Amino acid sequence: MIRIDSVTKRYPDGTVAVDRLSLEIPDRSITVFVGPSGCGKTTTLRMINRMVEPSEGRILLDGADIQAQPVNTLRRSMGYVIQNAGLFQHRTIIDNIATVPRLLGWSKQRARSRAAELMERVGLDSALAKRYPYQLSGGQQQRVGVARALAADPPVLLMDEPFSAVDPVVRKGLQDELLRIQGELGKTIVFVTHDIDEAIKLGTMVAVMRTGGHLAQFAPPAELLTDPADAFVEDFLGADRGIRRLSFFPSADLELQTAPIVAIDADATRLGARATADAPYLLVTDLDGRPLGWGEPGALTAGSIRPEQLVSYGRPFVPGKDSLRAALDGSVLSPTGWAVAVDGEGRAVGVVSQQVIGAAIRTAHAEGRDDAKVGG
Ligand SMILES: Nc1ncnc2c1ncn2[C@@H]1O[C@H](COP(=O)(O)OP(=O)(O)OP(=O)(O)O)[C@@H](O)[C@H]1O
Repeated sequence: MIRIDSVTKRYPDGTVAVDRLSLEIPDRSITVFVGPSGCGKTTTLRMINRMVEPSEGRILLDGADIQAQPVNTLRRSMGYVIQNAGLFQHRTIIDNIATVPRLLGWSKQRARSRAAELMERVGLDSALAKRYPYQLSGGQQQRVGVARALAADPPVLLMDEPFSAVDPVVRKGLQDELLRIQGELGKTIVFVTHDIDEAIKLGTMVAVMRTGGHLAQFAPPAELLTDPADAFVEDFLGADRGIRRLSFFPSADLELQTAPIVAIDADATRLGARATADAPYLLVTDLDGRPLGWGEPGALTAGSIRPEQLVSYGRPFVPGKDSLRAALDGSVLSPTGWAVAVDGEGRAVGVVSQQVIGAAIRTAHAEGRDDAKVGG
């Protein structure tokens, strides 16, 4: 665990970049520092590996003051990833990744075989090994940066806006990959970003900082969205706070109806009986059970069902995997107001109305408030 204990950084020109910051960064999880430009995020991160020395206060790693360790030993226990990856342009990808193991005295062969293993872990094709950084896309270069930081298997990973320079689609891929790697390797990751959505997606804990190097709030993302500490945090979280919070509630408990699901080869003359006042539409599936669209029983009664009689079913959700937000989104996108639930193979397993989703949201909010109280 990393403990930041009343740390202040005053640069020689008098700028106070970080002001009496205290917090504990839990082991084997992702802690995100987020805040507007110039609020002291990078300075905080760099104090953890002593690229910047605090003016006051202490930073403890597993209970020991980091000042007591030789800087090189400390940095070896901390991988460091920056925006634009910061790769060595004159070295191949494999040699970039092997840099730290080589510095540690590993043989060339062992360092390269470790590098090859890491390329696979971060999702880089082995065919890229012999290329130079300029021959890779921005997203690929970032993956190399992550692989390089992981090469010597440090327990801590410091990441400074690592995904800020890539487009939103690549960025989402990199974020998902980081979560997967974190799940597999259990590193202690300290991550700096100015993007609150990235912080909420990645963070186990999120430290919101404000200009002047002050800590505005330190909390798990769901708690930030529920209980912003003040107007600054609320404003920084931005719009749709309530909807975004639904991402933290599972959809597994939603009560699904199966009666309105019919296969396309069903006898259309008897479909009327399947619709109820409560569920006036029928979800028509193909012969494998995959949804095709909604139909009104009245419009489907003339012989067999034809696909052109159906309307879009929006975007389905997977109960247990997706959140209440996905279920609500599915119901909003569906012209009938009913969301379609599918299994991992995309087969319809049920449908659920907006009313039922609304009730689940109210219950989740009520329980969430109780949880927050129990948790202090
Ligand atoms: N070497 C330095 N000398 C003087 N002031 C500095 C120095 N480095 C940073 N600062 C100032 O300290 C404050 C915090 O900077 P820092 O880079 O930590 O912020 P940040 O939150 O990471 O910003 P950004 O998101 O823009 O990267 C800023 O006002 C910055 O101008």
